[in-house]
Amino acid sequence: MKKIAVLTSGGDAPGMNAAIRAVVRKAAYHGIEVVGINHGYEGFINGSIEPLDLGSVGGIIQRGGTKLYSARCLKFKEDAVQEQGIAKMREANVEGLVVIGGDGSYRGAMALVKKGFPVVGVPGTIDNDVPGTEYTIGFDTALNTVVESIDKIRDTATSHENSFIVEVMGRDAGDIALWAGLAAGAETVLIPEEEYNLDEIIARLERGATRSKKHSIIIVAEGVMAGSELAKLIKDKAGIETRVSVLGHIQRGGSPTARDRVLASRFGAHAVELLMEGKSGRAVGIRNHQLIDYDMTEAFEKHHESDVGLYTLMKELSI
Ligand SMILES: Nc1ncnc2c1ncn2[C@@H]1O[C@H](COP(=O)(O)OP(=O)(O)OP(=O)(O)O)[C@@H](O)[C@H]1O
Ligand SMILES: O=P(O)(O)OC[C@H]1O[C@](O)(CO)[C@@H](O)[C@@H]1O
Ligand SMILES: [Mg+2]
Repeated sequence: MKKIAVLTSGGDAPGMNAAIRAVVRKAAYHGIEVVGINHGYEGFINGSIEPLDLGSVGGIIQRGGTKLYSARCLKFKEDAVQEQGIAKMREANVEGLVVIGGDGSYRGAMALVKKGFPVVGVPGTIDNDVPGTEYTIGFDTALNTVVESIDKIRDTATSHENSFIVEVMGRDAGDIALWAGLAAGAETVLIPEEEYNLDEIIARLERGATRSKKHSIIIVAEGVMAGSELAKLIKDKAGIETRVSVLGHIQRGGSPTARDRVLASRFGAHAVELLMEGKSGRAVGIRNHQLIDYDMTEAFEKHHESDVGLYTLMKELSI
């Protein structure tokens, strides 16, 4: 393989730049040329590429977002559009592709693989919802942003003796909510993977108040419901007022943590190795601290599972 391409797709995630850098530097180390595709699959279709040399990925390892821009390109689901993109890449002598993104991006990647174009996937999403890998690039940074924010919210909650509902991202997965709940000592966490019980949430709030703990933090994953909806349910049933804080897109930004930078560097380099070995339709991941690769189809056909043990622990520690 003489020339490969790299793109970032779906929601951006801190550490994507570190992964791009690793792809470029690992390939250069082996004498392979790399081009960057701008705006995810949009750029793939239009042949919007730029050469990436050693220098062009200097000074980006610490930067959030993605140097290559990202996009949600709905028309990429169409066969003809995918074929148009493959033709553009072949015109530019691109022989393989590294896709950095989430489960949706992998669906697009697999469509290319089925049409004979070699692709390897690198999991990049704050949601940590890609089946087959224990961690995705960006999750650790987003988690730390959430924990820092909740620590700040707790200061004002304590001072005013308020109860807060904090709505966090994660799409259909509860990992951000669950890990943040444990790390920030939240009183209650609602995640899509576990049934919630409104009476229990209210009982916890009331129990706290009777033992003179007048503030409380409830974290709700966006996949369960909006924070404002939960506040209304609590108010309507028990007459208890809560403040709602929606953390929103700050969760996607910021300089990646060291852990995300290391993970991204390992993933990016491994993806290049796989392409060099002639592999395609593989996704890189990490399990039990070991770098792995597996059939990319698993990453969108299987269901992401949250850590049940962590959920139980969170409940035990927040009594
Ligand atoms: N079934 C599909 N076929 C072809 N392409 C797809 C398909 N599903 C998604 N894609 C492509 O992948 C892009 C990104 O998908 P999606 O918006 O689900 O984000 P993601 O990669 O899962 O990342 P995140 O969830 O972190 O935002 C889509 O905009 C589209 O271009
Ligand atoms: O910025 P957008 O396109 O509204 O996407 C928001 C979604 O993207 C993510 O930030 C990443 O997948 C989700 O947590 C969230 O649901
Ligand atoms: Mg996704």
